[in-house]
Amino acid sequence: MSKPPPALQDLAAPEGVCYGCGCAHPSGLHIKSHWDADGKHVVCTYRPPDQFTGWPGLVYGGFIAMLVDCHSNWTAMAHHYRAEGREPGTLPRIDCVTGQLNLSYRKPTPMGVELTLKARVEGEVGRKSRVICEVWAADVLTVTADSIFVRVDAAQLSSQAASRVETTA
Ligand SMILES: CCCCCCCC/C=C\CCCCCCCC(=O)SCCNC(=O)CCNC(=O)[C@H](O)C(C)(C)COP(=O)(O)OP(=O)(O)OC[C@H]1O[C@@H](n2cnc3c(N)ncnc32)[C@H](O)[C@@H]1OP(=O)(O)O
Repeated sequence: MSKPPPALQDLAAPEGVCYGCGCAHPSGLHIKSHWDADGKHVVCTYRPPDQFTGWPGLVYGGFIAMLVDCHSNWTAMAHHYRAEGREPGTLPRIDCVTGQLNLSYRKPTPMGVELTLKARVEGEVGRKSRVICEVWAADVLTVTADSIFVRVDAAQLSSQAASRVETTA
């Protein structure tokens, strides 16, 4: 079988340490996002491990929010690269953070099933992107999300956060 193409995370942030999507996190989820063949959506498949059960037999909702958060953020970043006519992995890097994460849990999401997340950018204003994400368990749409991601200078954001911690310590 042929090797799958590298994911957006592998291309654009192989050193990433995010718990959900960081390639270099030692024990994180390592989710992988790819442009779909239709060129309009970004997709991710993931089978939640047993410890992320919520209600018996069902996936813990907060865990689904983690998957949606990272995958939607990568959808926003992929969209920015494309809008600039650049491949993910080219410099300068593009980084976004979550501004708002809004999930609607429409049907129970069963454990023991591979989930498919399918996301797209629905609108962009300045640095803000609205990302719509669907979570499918086989052919059942269990969760929809309508969230906002804001483009940032990641180095500046990290140093601001660090200086706030120092001044409040
Ligand atoms: C050291 C270098 C780095 C190394 C990197 C290694 C590799 C890493 C690679 C890959 C990582 C991928 C990781 C994925 C992680 C998953 C996602 C997360 O967990 S992210 C964490 C949770 N989110 C936050 O902590 C944001 C906290 N918020 C903020 O810091 C600020 O509010 C921020 C940056 C979002 C905006 O602040 P402003 O000062 O830059 O800009 P302003 O002027 O306030 O906003 C710009 C526009 O955005 C709107 N906006 C701001 N915040 C909003 C919000 N919460 N909701 C909606 N709109 C918002 C504003 O209204 C404004 O819009 P108008 O231009 O007026 O139309």
